[in-house]
Amino acid sequence: MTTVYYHNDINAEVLQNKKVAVIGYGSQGHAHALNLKESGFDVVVGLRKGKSWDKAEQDGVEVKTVAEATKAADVIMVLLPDEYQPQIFEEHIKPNLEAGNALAFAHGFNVHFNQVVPPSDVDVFLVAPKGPGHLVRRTFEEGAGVPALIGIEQDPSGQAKEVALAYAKGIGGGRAGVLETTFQEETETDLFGEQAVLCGGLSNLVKAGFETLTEAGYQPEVAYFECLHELKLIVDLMYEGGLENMRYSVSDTAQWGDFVSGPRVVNDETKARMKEVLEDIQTGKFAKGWILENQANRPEFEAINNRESNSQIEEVGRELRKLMPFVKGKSEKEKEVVNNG
Ligand SMILES: NC(=O)C1=CN([C@@H]2O[C@H](COP(=O)(O)OP(=O)(O)OC[C@H]3O[C@@H](n4cnc5c(N)ncnc54)[C@H](OP(=O)(O)O)[C@@H]3O)[C@@H](O)[C@H]2O)C=CC1
Ligand SMILES: CC[C@](O)(C(C)=O)C(=O)O
Ligand SMILES: [Mg+2]
Ligand SMILES: [Mg+2]
Repeated sequence: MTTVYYHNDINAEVLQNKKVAVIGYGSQGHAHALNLKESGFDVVVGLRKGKSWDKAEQDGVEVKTVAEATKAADVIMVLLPDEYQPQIFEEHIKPNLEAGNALAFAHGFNVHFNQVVPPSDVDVFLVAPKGPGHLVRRTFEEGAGVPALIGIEQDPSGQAKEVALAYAKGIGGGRAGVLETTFQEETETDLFGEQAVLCGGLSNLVKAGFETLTEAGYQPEVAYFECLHELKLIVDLMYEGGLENMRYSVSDTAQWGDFVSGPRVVNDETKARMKEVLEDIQTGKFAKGWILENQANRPEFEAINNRESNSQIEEVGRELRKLMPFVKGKSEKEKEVVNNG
């Protein structure tokens, strides 16, 4: 079995006398900056003037421009959207890096696909939490953490791994486990996971189930509860004890249905499509398409996003959640709308 580093295995002293710049204050950025600060590290956030700048200041974090924060820091963690990183790196980060600095990422996309090419005299490492940023923050506040991967791309100082582990500990990763990987493995598995299973696979499975029921004449509200709302309750059981814990808790009728009907829906054909998805990631075809989509100002991204927001399952869900006080107000999107007026 691979080595898993936990909180008490990691000596974080190497970061004690260093300044960490967290560039970006979005989903991951706010979580890294606040968790590191509360773990006792010296943090500055790098931003442009605007929404995130105001939020970071309200949260009591030191904020500077990207260039100034880079210049002031020893470790620079880039938590900008992947698609904007190459340009901001060239214009504001690279000119302010010094030999001996460490440049860090939470996802290997730009380094692995050569969109960001760091100078050879800086350390380059990855601390990639295996979970959404808002949960990196929420679990930390609850005294827990989200597992994280570390990976080393360049190590002129000879200290990159020690610093990466200390950083991972600082954001709470050590409470759940830190594993070593490479930029290639993190990039390819992360893209595959989000496309085939966690985001793309799951949202399409949910929609297909909802549509199958509503097209057969069942009430949309019943279909929503069955195919979307209850998913969290089932996934919680898997999270806590694997598939066997979920199967222990559901009825034997559900478990038999899982065994005999599950493979009728997700089967060798699905796996063949998954292999195609993986191949497009490995060959760089997916990355090329995403880079071109951004260069064209994201026409397809915006069109699909609008269509999805207005779909029946989303409209039904919005109405139903209003009647569930324990769900209402939990969504990170809703909180952002409330906080920004
Ligand atoms: N989302 C997640 O949970 C995960 C993300 N990652 C990785 O983490 C990285 C960050 O992703 P994520 O947290 O989702 O990003 P977000 O989109 O949530 O955050 C973007 C942040 O970047 C700032 N920003 C955007 N453009 C500029 C600019 N030109 N100059 C200065 N600041 C700018 C935004 O500020 P403003 O308000 O001014 O726009 C905002 O604070 C990516 O590499 C991603 O792959 C890895 C694991 C999970
Ligand atoms: C699953 C999506 C993710 O990879 C993540 C939260 O880990 C992302 O890029 O946001
Ligand atoms: Mg991920
Ligand atoms: Mg990802």
